Amino acid sequence: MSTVLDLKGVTVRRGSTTILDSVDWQVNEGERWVVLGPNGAGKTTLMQIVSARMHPTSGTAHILDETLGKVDVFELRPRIGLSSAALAERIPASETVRDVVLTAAYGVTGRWREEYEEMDSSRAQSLLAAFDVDTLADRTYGTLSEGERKRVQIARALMTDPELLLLDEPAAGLDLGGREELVGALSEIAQDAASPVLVLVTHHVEEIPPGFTHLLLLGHGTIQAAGPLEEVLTAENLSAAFGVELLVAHGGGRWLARAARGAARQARH
Ligand SMILES: Nc1ncnc2c1ncn2[C@@H]1O[C@H](COP(=O)(O)OP(=O)(O)OP(=O)(O)O)[C@@H](O)[C@H]1O
Repeated sequence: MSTVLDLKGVTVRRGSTTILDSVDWQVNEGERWVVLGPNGAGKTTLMQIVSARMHPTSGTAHILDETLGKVDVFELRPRIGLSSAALAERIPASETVRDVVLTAAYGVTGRWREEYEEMDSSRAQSLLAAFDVDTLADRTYGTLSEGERKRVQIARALMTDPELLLLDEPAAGLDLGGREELVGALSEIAQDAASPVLVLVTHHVEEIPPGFTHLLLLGHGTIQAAGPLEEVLTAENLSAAFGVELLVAHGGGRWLARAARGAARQARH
């Protein structure tokens, strides 16, 4: 099994703040990881490192058999699909949905005078269809609902046929229906053996799609626990990471978490 990500002692400091502290993390071919942790734990910073958009202050990051600091990041980045709030903000509201996906082939947002091949156009169209937004292809991005935008962003992240797909909080801001549709779509990707290695960042265990295999629990810049999902996603580990006593339930491939004290109060009534 080949290693897709291998982080050793990755530390990120800004001034006197240590954002990531000696993170060791290995991700192998075929795995589907969830990165879970509270606000400010360092999840987005970790995604910045593994998407080759930030260098660690110390430690080493091997990504797709390349080493950060020794590789031309402009050659490495197209091999990594990234969907994040920061990238989404750069998509022009006036861009057509089709072009939002198509322009990823050149790593740009906003179509100018690039020439696209028929193969690119048909790939963009089939990705839009895979996320059930192909009927919106001629609409402008600014007119889409938040749920539709999220699905277009993920289609865009897949446009370059990446070897690694990073999804930073894809369900943030979605209503219940939108979240469930997205979880369903991500579950299909996770269960498709042809999909790239996946890393999904979230705050909520309810957003973990069936088919994800591993979990990294991050708290205050350090790894609290990492490994196979069912071994790591325990009430004890989750309570330690979020600093609140939590109960965890698992059924039908999905996860639930709630405060232990609230549950105890309910049980008394
Ligand atoms: N350039 C910076 N200078 C100083 N502190 C920073 C910088 N960038 C991030 N931080 C801090 O590092 C911590 C981790 O930030 P990060 O965005 O990685 O966390 P996160 O787990 O993604 O949080 P959230 O779940 O709220 O999105 C936060 O406390 C943040 O304020």
